[in-house]
Amino acid sequence: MILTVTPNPAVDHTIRFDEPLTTDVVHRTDDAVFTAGGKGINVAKYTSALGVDATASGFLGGHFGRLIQDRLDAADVAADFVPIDTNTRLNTTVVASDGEYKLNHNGPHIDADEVDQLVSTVRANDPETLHIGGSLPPGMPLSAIDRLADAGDWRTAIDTGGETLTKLEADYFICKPNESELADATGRSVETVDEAIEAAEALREYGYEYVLASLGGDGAVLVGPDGAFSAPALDVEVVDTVGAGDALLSGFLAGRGREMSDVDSLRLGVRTAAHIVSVAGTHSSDLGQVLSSDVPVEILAEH
Ligand SMILES: Nc1ncnc2c1ncn2[C@@H]1O[C@H](COP(=O)(O)OP(=O)(O)OP(=O)(O)O)[C@@H](O)[C@H]1O
Ligand SMILES: O=P(O)(O)OC[C@@]1(O)O[C@H](CO)[C@@H](O)[C@@H]1O
Repeated sequence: MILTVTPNPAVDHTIRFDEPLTTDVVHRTDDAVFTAGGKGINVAKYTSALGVDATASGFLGGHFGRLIQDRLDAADVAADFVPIDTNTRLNTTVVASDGEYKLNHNGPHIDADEVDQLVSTVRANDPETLHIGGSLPPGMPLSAIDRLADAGDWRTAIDTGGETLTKLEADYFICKPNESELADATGRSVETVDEAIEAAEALREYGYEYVLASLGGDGAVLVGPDGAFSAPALDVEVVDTVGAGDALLSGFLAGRGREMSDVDSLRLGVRTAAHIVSVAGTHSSDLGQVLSSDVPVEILAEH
């Protein structure tokens, strides 16, 4: 079972305009979706849709917290959240003709007692794989991530931002930086696939068995005990990229959970990400179809 922890969940508001954004103008559109989000929640939605037993956890509160819980219930995604008194955040992605604008709120304050409750919730679920994803809400220290990773006998996947990846102290199964997070974490230039592989190899030294780096439209690289592999992205029509990195990691985790090889798990990750960038927001209702997809994903063994 995969338990995902989202310390800072969000309702994702994804709103689209056909024109570029300008100041002092009221832009209007009919095209807006609200989805249950935050990186761990996305991973629970996606891995469930890929046939893996998954439960979402973290902190939820207020109206937006209820909306997230309702959406997870409707999608049949198991959930075990620590309730908080303050309101879960709303994040907005504006997709306009001049690009994507990502506007994220810092989220509600979390106190030490709530962190203790989260550790107990994770222990009670006793997953095979723990996934911890997204930003830390104000008040939650980075050491809480190591505490969650070390609280039991599970392997931990982490996606908590570039600057945190070299500061964590526990041993981790996998981390999933994107290009800029990989550059931030290692202080290296990450402009090419070769540079991404070198940086991912350097990051592995900090205690990650695998580094799965997402490179946007340039695909992904996986560096692990059996070497380095790269996969180009699939050529799909991109609606928006909200949750694309979560989809890549979910496909990889679901593949490993289904006892696939590393490269086939990477292929499933790339197919899952291609599906998610081609739908609005993080809708996962049709995601199961990628399990039977025969769209080829070319994998290059790099070393
Ligand atoms: N333009 C694109 N075309 C096809 N696939 C894409 C495109 N952009 C992203 N992807 C797929 O999604 C994966 C993750 O993308 P990206 O590196 O943008 O993640 P991210 O920055 O973590 O995204 P987010 O934070 O929005 O979840 C890529 O490895 C790729 O497989
Ligand atoms: O502010 P954070 O926690 O870093 O990122 C949160 C977030 O932008 O990431 C997900 C996409 O990966 C969205 O569902 C969500 O709104």
